[in-house]
Amino acid sequence: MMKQYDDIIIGFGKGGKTLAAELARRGHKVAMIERSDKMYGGTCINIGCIPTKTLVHAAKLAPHGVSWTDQKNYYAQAIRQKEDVVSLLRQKNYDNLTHHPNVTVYTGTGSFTAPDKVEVSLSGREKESLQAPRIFINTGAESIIPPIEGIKGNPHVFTSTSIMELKELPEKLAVIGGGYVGLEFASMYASFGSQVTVLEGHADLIPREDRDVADIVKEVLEKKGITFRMNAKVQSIAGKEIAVRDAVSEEPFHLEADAILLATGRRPFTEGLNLEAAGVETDERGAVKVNERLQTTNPHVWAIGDVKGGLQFTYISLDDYRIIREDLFGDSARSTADRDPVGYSVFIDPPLSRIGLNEEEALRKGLNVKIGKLPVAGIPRARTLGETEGLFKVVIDADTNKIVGCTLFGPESSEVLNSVAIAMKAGMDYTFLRDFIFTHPSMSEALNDLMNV
Ligand SMILES: Cc1cc2nc3c(=O)[nH]c(=O)nc-3n(C[C@H](O)[C@H](O)[C@H](O)COP(=O)(O)OP(=O)(O)OC[C@H]3O[C@@H](n4cnc5c(N)ncnc54)[C@H](O)[C@@H]3O)c2cc1C
Ligand SMILES: NC(=O)c1ccc[n+]([C@@H]2O[C@H](COP(=O)([O-])OP(=O)(O)OC[C@H]3O[C@@H](n4cnc5c(N)ncnc54)[C@H](O)[C@@H]3O)[C@@H](O)[C@H]2O)c1
Repeated sequence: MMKQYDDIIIGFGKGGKTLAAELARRGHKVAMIERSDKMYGGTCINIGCIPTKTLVHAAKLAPHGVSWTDQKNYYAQAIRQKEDVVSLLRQKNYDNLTHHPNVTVYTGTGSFTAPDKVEVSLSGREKESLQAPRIFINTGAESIIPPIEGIKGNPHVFTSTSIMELKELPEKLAVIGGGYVGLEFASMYASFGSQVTVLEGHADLIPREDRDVADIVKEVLEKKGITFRMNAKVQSIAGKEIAVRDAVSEEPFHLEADAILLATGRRPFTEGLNLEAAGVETDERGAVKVNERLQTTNPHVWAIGDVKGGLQFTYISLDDYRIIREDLFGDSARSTADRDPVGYSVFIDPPLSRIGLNEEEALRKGLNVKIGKLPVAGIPRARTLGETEGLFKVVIDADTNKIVGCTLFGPESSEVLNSVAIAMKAGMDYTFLRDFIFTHPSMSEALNDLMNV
């Protein structure tokens, strides 16, 4: 029998679960469909931000100069702690929705059968048919598995999800891909005590950043013991052996690793959704096509988060929820068009955080720029923390006095960046931060000096 709802949400991601609670609070009858009982709360809680940042923190505190057995024991304990944090949050996320009388959580895979109908395949052969005038797709993204021979069935090859289940610290770790996931895991495992090699296919590390910043990041990570092989084209993997070719010199080389992490990107996940039945189109990258208010090509179906392509961050999924909330219940003033600039942090040690344009991008745009640079070693708080590596850099439009971009590589940069973001969003001149009264000693107070250009 067809079950009627006001709203169906497919996927328990950040935006979807927040929207479910909001709709339920407003008296809507909501169905939330999640395909896995290990994924209530979505990627961030279970296999993304929260477990990685729990491990990044534990890695920072890892003992050094101790035996390999002690390092392994410490790592195993960190994995257990991570599991505790994740299961607590997963349960909390589940309870938050199931405790609401207006929400029904279905644990099964959702698939469209018509523009307003979704079938849920529950465990076993059971199915439920649901119908609603509004449907929201929040199915996230999946790891891209590169077409390299020897990956399938190889117990030494991992994705970011499966490596966090690995209970034994790998002595040697090879990371294929030097993006967000690659660098965060490389930095974390190096801190736990693994010997890490990053194999990056591109000629430059973090190509989106200014070269002066990228060079310092590379130098700091190399000091941690990480080896970088750029232009690295992995040819095949056999057990622990990786056959690589240098794309420039054409030289082949081999590498042995106890664990091999695939960190070659994530793409929108729409498998099994049967989008055609709903008239929902995808683009050439497989992302669900949306307009500025996140409506798909079917105006009664919306897409939220990673599944719609673009920036893959939890806070983007959350902001997608705000756009939809305002569209359904507010003045529809919010849209994806007024979102920029959006900041980000890569949680290496120390973290790398950035918002807006970098120097190279600003120059390419023909802006007349003033550049402020501050070595982290010159910041009193960095001294008290004993973490003096890194560089802060700001790009100011000399004609308007506005901050057009800021890159912070140093301790607590993921926090400090938010102050810069607020100043930028509020349209303040750079002098606002130059003359702002910050607490002392704090990393934020370095913005006084950074902006003193
Ligand atoms: C290792 C890692 C670290 C990260 N670290 C950060 C970070 O520090 N900060 C940050 O902001 N972002 C980080 N991200 C990115 C962030 O996790 C994602 O951008 C965010 O979680 C995406 O959320 P979402 O709302 O799109 O959906 P998701 O949270 O991905 O939820 C989608 C859900 O849909 C379910 N689903 C899929 N198909 C179906 C179906 N047909 N039927 C039913 N259910 C289905 C999935 O099981 C999943 O639970 C990280 C990602 C990874 C992989
Ligand atoms: N701190 C955070 O906010 C955070 C942390 C982790 C992940 N994420 C999100 O997850 C997404 C996915 O991260 P990711 O690091 O997997 O993707 P990414 O796109 O950031 O990086 C992938 C890297 O792999 C390289 N690559 C691709 N194919 C390769 C191959 N065959 N051999 C060698 N190198 C290859 C690319 O050149 C690129 O540098 C990110 O876009 C990000 O939004 C965010």
